[in-house]
Amino acid sequence: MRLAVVPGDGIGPEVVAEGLKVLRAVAPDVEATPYDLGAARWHRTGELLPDSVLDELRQHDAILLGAVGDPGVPSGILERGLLLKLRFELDHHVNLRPAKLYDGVRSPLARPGEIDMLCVREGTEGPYVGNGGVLRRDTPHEIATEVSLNTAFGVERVVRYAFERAVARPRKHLTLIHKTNVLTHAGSLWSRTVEEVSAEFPEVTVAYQHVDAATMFFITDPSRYDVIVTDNLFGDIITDVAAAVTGGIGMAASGNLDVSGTNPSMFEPVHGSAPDIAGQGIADPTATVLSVGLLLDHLGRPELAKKVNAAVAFDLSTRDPKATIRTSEIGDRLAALSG
Ligand SMILES: NC(=O)C1=CN([C@@H]2O[C@H](COP(=O)(O)OP(=O)(O)OC[C@H]3O[C@@H](n4cnc5c(N)ncnc54)[C@H](O)[C@@H]3O)[C@@H](O)[C@H]2O)C=CC1
Ligand SMILES: CC(C)CC(=O)C(=O)O
Ligand SMILES: [Mg+2]
Repeated sequence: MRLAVVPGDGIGPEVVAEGLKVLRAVAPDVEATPYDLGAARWHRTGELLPDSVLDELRQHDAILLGAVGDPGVPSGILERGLLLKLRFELDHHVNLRPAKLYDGVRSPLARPGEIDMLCVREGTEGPYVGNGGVLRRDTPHEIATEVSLNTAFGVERVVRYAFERAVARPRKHLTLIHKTNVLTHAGSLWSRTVEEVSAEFPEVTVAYQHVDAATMFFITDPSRYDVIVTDNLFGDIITDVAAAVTGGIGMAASGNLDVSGTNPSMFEPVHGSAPDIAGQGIADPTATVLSVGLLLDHLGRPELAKKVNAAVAFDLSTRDPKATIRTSEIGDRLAALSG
């Protein structure tokens, strides 16, 4: 397995080191090539993601990424110029984000077993495409736009993927989350697409919720969700809420998938570079390890993914919730349990 590794910034390198530890324990054949991308390279050279590096990344089976973002770099430079560029250039149109409450993990309201959802977030469109601009900058009459792009092609492929995932799960239930009562143009495209594709999946029951109500139900009644399909911005926001009710952002995994298989898919924790705790060795690497599980599943090695997920489930069921997290200790434990 040829793996490109982009540790990135802040806690990224800390959690990626543990993810690799676990990956090597279950898949000794992994050939990992590190790529120095992120704040340090930008400071040194002004580069974010040179074309030559992008070409090299394309030659791998998958990418494991930590996080990007640094307080010493203006906001958006790394996020847009590196992370979103990777997702867009590699056509990562499905951003897959499971959220499950494991035994032994404390949630503000729910009990273990009550939350097991899979968020299918669109990854290459919506308000993240950079379609906008600024007029009359730095005047009292400044105007800033950030236009959401939604194409029939892009919406259809992510909705179809969500139905395929839903039909393969026991509950076979899909919820579209949007804001169709206000964002009527994009909302209509999403609603019509869900309705059209649903005809091919008669076993799947379909629900709809406005995103504001959905954030409330994530807290008060998360068990109602099975598979969720939503746009890029709503998916970004609701998956942080889902993380909070399933034990915290340090446990939330994700995969950025090019479902067609043309480009390598990229796996990363949902969280960012967490500058407030970087360098202290206290970041929870569980999200990265679970992302390694998604990576193995995606590369057709489900038996190895099961080992990783079982190790995490066991570790979480036996963790002392009051003990301070030590990043490398958790990685050591998960590697030993997986191998
Ligand atoms: N995929 C990516 O690379 C992402 C990058 N970012 C970037 O990261 C930087 C920080 O963003 P924030 O909004 O603060 O989000 P964040 O996810 O980095 O941190 C939010 C809070 O969660 C905590 N946290 C995050 N990961 C944790 C872990 N593994 N273990 C324990 N605690 C953890 C942090 O300490 C912080 O208090 C920004 O530059 C942002 O743009 C944010 C989200 C995703
Ligand atoms: C920094 C953003 C571009 C990414 C993000 O917050 C996410 O994908 O969850
Ligand atoms: Mg986010």
